[in-house]
Amino acid sequence: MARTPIIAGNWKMFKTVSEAVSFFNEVKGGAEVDGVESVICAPFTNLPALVEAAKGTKIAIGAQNLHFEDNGAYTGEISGVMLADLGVKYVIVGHSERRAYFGETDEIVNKKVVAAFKHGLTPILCVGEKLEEREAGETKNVCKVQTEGGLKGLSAEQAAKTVIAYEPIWAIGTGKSSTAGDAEDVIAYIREVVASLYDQATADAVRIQYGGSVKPANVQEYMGQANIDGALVGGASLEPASYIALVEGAK
Ligand SMILES: O=C[C@H](O)COP(=O)(O)O
Repeated sequence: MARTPIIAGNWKMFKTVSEAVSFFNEVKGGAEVDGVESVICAPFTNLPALVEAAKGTKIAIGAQNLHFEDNGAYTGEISGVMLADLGVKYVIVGHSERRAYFGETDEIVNKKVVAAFKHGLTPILCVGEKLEEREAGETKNVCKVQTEGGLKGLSAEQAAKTVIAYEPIWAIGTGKSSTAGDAEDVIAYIREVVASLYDQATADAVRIQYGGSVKPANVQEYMGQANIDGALVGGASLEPASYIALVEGAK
């Protein structure tokens, strides 16, 4: 089944509003490639300006997190209601940095995935193993537990719409990317996990990205793999020319 490739830039905690808008103006046009979905996941403060700038373009805007409640006494948090109201389309959920630094468990991640769907946002659900887990031969098991945990309670239709990002933690921001073959092996396995939770049609529909030191020079290698449907990119998504090259490389 043909799945539309999806490149998502995760800016993490980078860029002021003026930097974000000037980036957007530089990538507009270039990062709009037929047959490739292009998503920029920016800090909350940039979202209103980016949603406005993205009107009439093929670039979607995403957030990097959301709270699972719609509203309440949660100082400093942002909910799915608020993101949907802005016109945000995607939201990254369960990034390894959120799991490591902000204590997000599979249960919390699952609540966030459910909240995203409740408000019409598409979650980009991140899974991936730590270096010690890889060395202990636990990679697939970790990904299975995180995938099952993240998708818990979703309908097959919701699961099919979820974007899963496989990001081995040891490859994030380190320049040490997984080989395309290793990434393909784990991603094919994650697809099998989805098939066993739902059915083959759902597994064939779900898009699974690779993330971890993806750059213009290696994106095509990943995209050449049968099960890899795109990339979640940190560092290399911050420069306009590099972001355009990533989207072009996903054709
Ligand atoms: O969300 C993106 C990943 O954490 C990858 O980051 P990176 O491309 O800087 O390695």
